[in-house]
Amino acid sequence: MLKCNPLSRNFFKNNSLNLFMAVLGTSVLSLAILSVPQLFQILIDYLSGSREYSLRGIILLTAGIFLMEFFSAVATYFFRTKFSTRAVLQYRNFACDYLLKKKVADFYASNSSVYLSALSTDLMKIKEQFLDQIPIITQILFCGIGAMIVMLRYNVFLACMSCVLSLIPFFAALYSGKNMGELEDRLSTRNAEYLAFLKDFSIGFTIIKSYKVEAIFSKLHGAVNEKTEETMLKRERCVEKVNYFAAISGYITRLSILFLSAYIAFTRHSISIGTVIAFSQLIHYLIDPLSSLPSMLSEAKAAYRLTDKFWDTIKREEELRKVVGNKKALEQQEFIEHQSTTEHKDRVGDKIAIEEQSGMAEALPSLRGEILFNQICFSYSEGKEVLKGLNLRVKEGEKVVLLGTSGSGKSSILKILMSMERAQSGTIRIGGQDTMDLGEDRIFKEISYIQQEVFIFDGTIRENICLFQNCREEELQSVIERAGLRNLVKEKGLDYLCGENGAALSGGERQRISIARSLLRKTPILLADEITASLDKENTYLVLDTLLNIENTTEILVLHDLDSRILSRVDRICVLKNGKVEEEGNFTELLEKKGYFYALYHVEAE
Ligand SMILES: Nc1ncnc2c1ncn2[C@@H]1O[C@H](COP(=O)(O)OP(=O)(O)OP(=O)(O)O)[C@@H](O)[C@H]1O
Repeated sequence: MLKCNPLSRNFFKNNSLNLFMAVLGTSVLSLAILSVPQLFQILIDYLSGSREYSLRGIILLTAGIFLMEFFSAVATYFFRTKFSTRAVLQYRNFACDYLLKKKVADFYASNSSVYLSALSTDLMKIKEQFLDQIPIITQILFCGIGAMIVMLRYNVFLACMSCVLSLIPFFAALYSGKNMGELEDRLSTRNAEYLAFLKDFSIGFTIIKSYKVEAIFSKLHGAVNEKTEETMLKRERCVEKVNYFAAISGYITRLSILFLSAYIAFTRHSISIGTVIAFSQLIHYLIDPLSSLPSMLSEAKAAYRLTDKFWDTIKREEELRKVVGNKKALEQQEFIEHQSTTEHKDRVGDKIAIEEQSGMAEALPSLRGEILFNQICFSYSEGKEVLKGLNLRVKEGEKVVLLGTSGSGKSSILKILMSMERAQSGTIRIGGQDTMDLGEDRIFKEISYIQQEVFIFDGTIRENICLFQNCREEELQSVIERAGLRNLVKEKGLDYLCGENGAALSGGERQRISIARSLLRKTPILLADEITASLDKENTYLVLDTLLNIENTTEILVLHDLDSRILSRVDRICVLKNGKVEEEGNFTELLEKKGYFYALYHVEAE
């Protein structure tokens, strides 16, 4: 029995009528198909001199069968295609909405090619081998059962013999198709790997060309391609083997029945020549279901398993994350329990207050107040601590710059603040509220996070700034002005197509669009992680200048470029070393201190 998962339930939701009509159509079609051998028998017996039937009756019967076949075939085609296309549409919509609800870290726990392959190649296989096959399998079953009944009516002995002999192709198909499910699974994994390669290939094409590594990539492609094709070949061979066994055994059965019925007709005269012809036709409808059903069913089952596989993958990441999250939460709880009881009480009080407000996220006031990192310890893997008891306070409205050598943990701090990573111990509070209690949704709503890698959708400038939503014209013009996009918009217009990932824009323009996006959201907190890394000095200055001019916003900027024009304008500079803030102060203070910042600044200047 078919066990639906929440994904595959979408195949049948609001779609049962289409499926029912398609199955009804195929059932009527089976009746029409089964009438044909009987028509042959009547016609041949009439031509051999039997006066049981009239020519007028035969003509009327022929016309009736033809009409029945025509209308049921049209209905089947219409409803079958309607059923399968709606099923695919609903499945994809559900999967997309489900993925959109996932946490960022959960989404990226799988390679994106898993999603691509599940919703393209795998889904097409499910459509062809499962959804489209449901009415066909019903038709085959109907024809098989109907053929048996008609045969029994003609001659019980021959019908029983046909039934027994038809078991040969049935077992042959069953035996030869036993690996089908496993091969289908393996092929799906290979397809996902191939898609992952293609994704790297297309995104990294410029790098491949500029580093002249075409030959290596050609080799890598060859290897991945070969692996995929090898599995495909195994699957094809399995299908061929099933078909071959079915054909050979079916041929033996058909011949046996023909000889047997002809023998009975000529020696015992208990059946007519017309019946022999009818039997030779009807046996097809008995052999075909028995020989093709096992392979069709195993193919359909294997294809259906792909939905289970996809569902398990997207669920498993969440479950895993929950387990890891719970473990980390437990560790964190233990850590907190070591802290003073007063603080603990405050925390519980806060938690209850937040819980009381849960479900009212929309109505909550925006996150204001200072950001406080308290004793944050964090590592990606055991034994490699990135942050070692980091303390950092960013007051409301402050513009703070994080500096440090490569790998000192600057980006990690922002990721932990965004709840994209979870610290093993310590707390982060925004306006007194623990970010662990706030949840990812609220944090993403209140904090703009601009990263070095800007993603530009393949749409217009307007769509990319407003992210496909309607936004007020004055607001749009204001952010365009503040993000320094005036010249670009004046020259190209808001409906200018940016190209795939902004291929038709410069690096600075792409980055300004991402700033305009953030400005439009008017969040109280803005984080920027090395957003000017790919820009020249002048553009870097212009982009950062835009950020520093935003009022009423707390900003944490991770910078690489130590430009005094920017550093002298920010409220505070925090320099990281050994997983902690080594030094902090304004630009002049830190220079006068002649400490770690001074050394970094002069190394950069040289
Ligand atoms: N997803 C990850 N998995 C494992 N280790 C990671 C991951 N991301 C970063 N790291 C490691 O954690 C350390 C801190 O990385 P992080 O990106 O926070 O540093 P950073 O100061 O921002 O560096 P940079 O200036 O080079 O961007 C580095 O040693 C890095 O290799």
